[in-house]
Amino acid sequence: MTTTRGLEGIVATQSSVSSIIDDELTYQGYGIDELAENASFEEVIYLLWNGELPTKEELKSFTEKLAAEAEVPEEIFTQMKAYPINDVHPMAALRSAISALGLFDLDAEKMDEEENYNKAVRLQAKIPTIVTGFERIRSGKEPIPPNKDLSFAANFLYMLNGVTPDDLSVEAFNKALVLHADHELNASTFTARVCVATLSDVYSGITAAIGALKGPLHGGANEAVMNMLLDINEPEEVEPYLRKALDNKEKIMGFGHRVYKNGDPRAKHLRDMSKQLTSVVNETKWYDMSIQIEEMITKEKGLLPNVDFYSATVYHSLGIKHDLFTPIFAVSRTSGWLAHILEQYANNRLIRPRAEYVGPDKRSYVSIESR
Ligand SMILES: CC(=O)SCCNC(=O)CCNC(=O)[C@H](O)C(C)(C)COP(=O)(O)OP(=O)(O)OC[C@H]1O[C@@H](n2cnc3c(N)ncnc32)[C@H](O)[C@@H]1OP(=O)(O)O
Ligand SMILES: O=C([O-])CC(=O)C(=O)O
Repeated sequence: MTTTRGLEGIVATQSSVSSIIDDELTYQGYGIDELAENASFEEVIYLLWNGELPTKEELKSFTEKLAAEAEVPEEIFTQMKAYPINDVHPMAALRSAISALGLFDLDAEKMDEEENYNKAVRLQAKIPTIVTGFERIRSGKEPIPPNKDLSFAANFLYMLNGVTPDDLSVEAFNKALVLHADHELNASTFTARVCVATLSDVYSGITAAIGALKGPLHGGANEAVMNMLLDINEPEEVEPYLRKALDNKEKIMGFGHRVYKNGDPRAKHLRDMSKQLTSVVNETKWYDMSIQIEEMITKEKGLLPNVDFYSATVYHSLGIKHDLFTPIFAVSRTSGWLAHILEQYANNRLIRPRAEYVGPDKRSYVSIESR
């Protein structure tokens, strides 16, 4: 038996949800650049789950279904109020809340195709209400009920801030959601597939995936990027800060990727958005420092920014608290996780690889008196 550390390069399943071929990312065959420029997040969810872009009528009925399911049982917020709300990370709160949401879905254990699709709609519709509700509650405010007349992106910002967002913020947020929606067999998606391949339920799959996304080597990197920028704080500190980190063999958050070695195709969109939005809020310092960091890390390490690097300053410029960056990634990626979960159920086989044993040779039990 031979081991490939971190399963690098191992093809573990077939999938038609998204592809990364020659550094190009597609969702169901549509290039990410075209989707980022043109598609609403609702269209992308529909595409990922149904394999085709919706017609006008299909989109209308799908959007109405999502809007109709956006409210969450009051018990979810009652429980949240009992969390040690100011001490928990929002990703930990989200993980618990999604698990709890499964308790209030009386069809959670029903496993047929239609039931699972309906659960996907319910989960996707409710996750923004949970993330924004958590933020409201920890700020001492009441959650704001969803507004059915707003788009998915606009409604998220509305439930977060309590005011109807401006067009530029909605456009930027929608684009960020589209760019994060799916990404082949990344760690959290693989986690979701492993979980449901035991024929466990959809809520278990999404709860497991949230746990995997939380780590700083995966989705947690966007918050870590902002923390790094805040630590550095001044453009003249970029060089000494990075020099010290590299000398200490620390990872620079937001750089490198397991699959892309010539750059992440999503990063350029987020870089452009970061430039525009930091300028709108008069905080170009963060964008300028990000460019400095990119130049130095590329020169010194040959590493390029991934999706998490510029999304940090995009979300910061939208006035979003830094520890909500990863939950927002989860709001978007839930669409991809659900697409993979539905695909896994449709052609399931238990996922159970082997481990190469490197422990002690076989030996005999020694009684406790003789040890
Ligand atoms: C949405 C996402 O999940 S995108 C990824 C988000 N994560 C991050 O941004 C965290 C920082 N980046 C990393 O830790 C890595 O690049 C990962 C986790 C993304 C990919 O990891 P792997 O494919 O396992 O690469 P691995 O960690 O083995 O790195 C290979 C080499 O490049 C170096 N390297 C990789 N990324 C970085 C980085 N960000 N900063 C410094 N060095 C790095 C490693 O130290 C290693 O060097 P070595 O061979 O001298 O030991
Ligand atoms: O694919 C990966 O390994 C990580 C990533 O970029 C993502 O999940 O968007």
